[in-house]
Amino acid sequence: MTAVVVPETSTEAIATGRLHVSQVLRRPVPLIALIVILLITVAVILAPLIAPYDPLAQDLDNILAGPSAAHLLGTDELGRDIYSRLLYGGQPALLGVLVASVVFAVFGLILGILAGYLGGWTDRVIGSVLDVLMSLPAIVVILAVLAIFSQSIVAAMFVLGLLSSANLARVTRSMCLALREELFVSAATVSGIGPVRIMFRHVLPSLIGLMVVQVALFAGIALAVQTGLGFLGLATPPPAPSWGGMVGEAAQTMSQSGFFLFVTGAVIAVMTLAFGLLGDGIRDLNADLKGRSSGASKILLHAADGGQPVSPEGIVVEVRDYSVAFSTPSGEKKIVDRISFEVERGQIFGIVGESGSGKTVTALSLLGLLPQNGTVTNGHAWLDGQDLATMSEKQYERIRGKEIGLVSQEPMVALDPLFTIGSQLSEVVSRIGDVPRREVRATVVALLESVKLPEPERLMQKYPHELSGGMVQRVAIAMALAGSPTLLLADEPTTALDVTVQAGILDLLRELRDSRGMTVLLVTHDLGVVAEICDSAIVMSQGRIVDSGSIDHIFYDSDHPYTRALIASTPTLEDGAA
Ligand SMILES: Nc1ncnc2c1ncn2[C@@H]1O[C@H](COP(=O)(O)OP(=O)(O)OP(=O)(O)O)[C@@H](O)[C@H]1O
Repeated sequence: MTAVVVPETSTEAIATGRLHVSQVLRRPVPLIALIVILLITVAVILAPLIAPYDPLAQDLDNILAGPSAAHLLGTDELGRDIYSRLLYGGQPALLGVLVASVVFAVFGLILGILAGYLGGWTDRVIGSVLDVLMSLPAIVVILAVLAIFSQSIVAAMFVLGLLSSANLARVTRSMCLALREELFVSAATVSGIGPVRIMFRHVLPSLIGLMVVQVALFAGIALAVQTGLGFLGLATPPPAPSWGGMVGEAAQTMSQSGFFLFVTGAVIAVMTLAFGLLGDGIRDLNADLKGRSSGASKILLHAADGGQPVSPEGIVVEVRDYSVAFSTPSGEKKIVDRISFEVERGQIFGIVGESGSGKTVTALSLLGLLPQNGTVTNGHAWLDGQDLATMSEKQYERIRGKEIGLVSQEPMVALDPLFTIGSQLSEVVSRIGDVPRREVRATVVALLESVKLPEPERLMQKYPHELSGGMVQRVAIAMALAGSPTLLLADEPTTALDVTVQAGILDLLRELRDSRGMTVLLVTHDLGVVAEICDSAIVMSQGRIVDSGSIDHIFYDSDHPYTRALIASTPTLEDGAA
């Protein structure tokens, strides 16, 4: 056997910010904001090279002049070139923002991680320090620092970063408390990995997304505070230029030249806005990524000898010697144990078994959606000849929704309560279905009609909570059909519904199979459902297949005691009548 490691933890992908170009282009605002920040920063750094004038050079014959070829942004009350002063004035401003942001990030993260991860007395001591930091009146402390350190903006911004880091530390601490409970952290501890390594290797990467957002938002605040101090004449003593100081000067001459105030205020406003939009945008991108890749599996595959599908024509899914295990604090737990089965194209194939038999884990692993601590430890699973067991997260992203659709037991979790049915389906249709913009609406209507929902146009205006359970499940099925998948994976699709609605959903699945030639893999604990709709099935118990075959075989020929017991425990109409 060959050991193949496919490293692909989604949290790391998020943390390290590995984004697809398409994801960035779909949300261009943070990218534009970043470009604006970089352009202004580079211009400010290059001030000695690109500024046309000495920022202190006066021309008293040419005061408060408007923009001209000689002075791009005009001149101030002493005839100094505003463009050159803005470039030089940005240096203390951006240096201050840099100092404040670095102090904010470093102290916030370190204090938060130590408190959240180590807990105990460390948490209590750090908690007290944070309480003190948060209770200090920031502006008074900053004024004192400016007085002591002869108006040093660096010292003032250091203190601002330190005092504000208490907020970041609190957020980081709460995240760490949650992360500490994650099984992958427990598993690392059980494997003998020390706390420092766990913090840097497992905890810190998960916090980077949060930190980038917080730092970007804080940078905007730091810039506003710094320009406020400059405006009050408390930082960067004149005549040296500073953005805040220039706003102060412009305000005094506002009645003679509104343009001077406009242009200095505009630069500060654009920069502050860009920091805010960058932070918000990264938060949205992060949320997108998490949503898309939550729970992606880390696959350690011991490939079986001769890893090639041997599927005869007409076999869509072939699973061979397939095992899944979870790492838990008490060691590795084998959940699926060397199962093998084949599903023919156009079949409705049941995976049935009692609770905890490993049905859902089997289904989720085929979708690459195992929990963090889950691993495919053996075997192969082919979908139309593609080996799912060796797929990277990127490859999975290409087939999820397009080649495999998922309908879950809890349809509500597939839908966002904040958006209408129409907007959610439209998003999925344009993203997965590759449908041109002008055809999206018609495609959504057609999808809703195909799952037998009446008045699709009206339904599109509604929110999930306005629909019944059966309707929500139909919407979830419509969503799963958006990419016209080859295989529809339905995990207990009727369990949460009442009996009459269940029958309707089963009829719908059968009709969809007939009309679309789709293959359905149905996970259920209910043999009644299997009898009603499936062509063949496997019966699972404790992670193994104990029986398999056509429905007739399972119900009439099987003499396996587990199958017989399952059949005996399935309620019948006669039972209900008794
Ligand atoms: N992240 C996990 N870590 C450890 N064990 C897990 C994890 N997820 C599931 N299990 C265990 O795997 C076993 C199989 O779970 P699975 O969800 O596949 O059962 P099931 O047959 O679908 O039953 P049910 O219908 O009750 O979900 C259970 O014993 C469950 O406790």
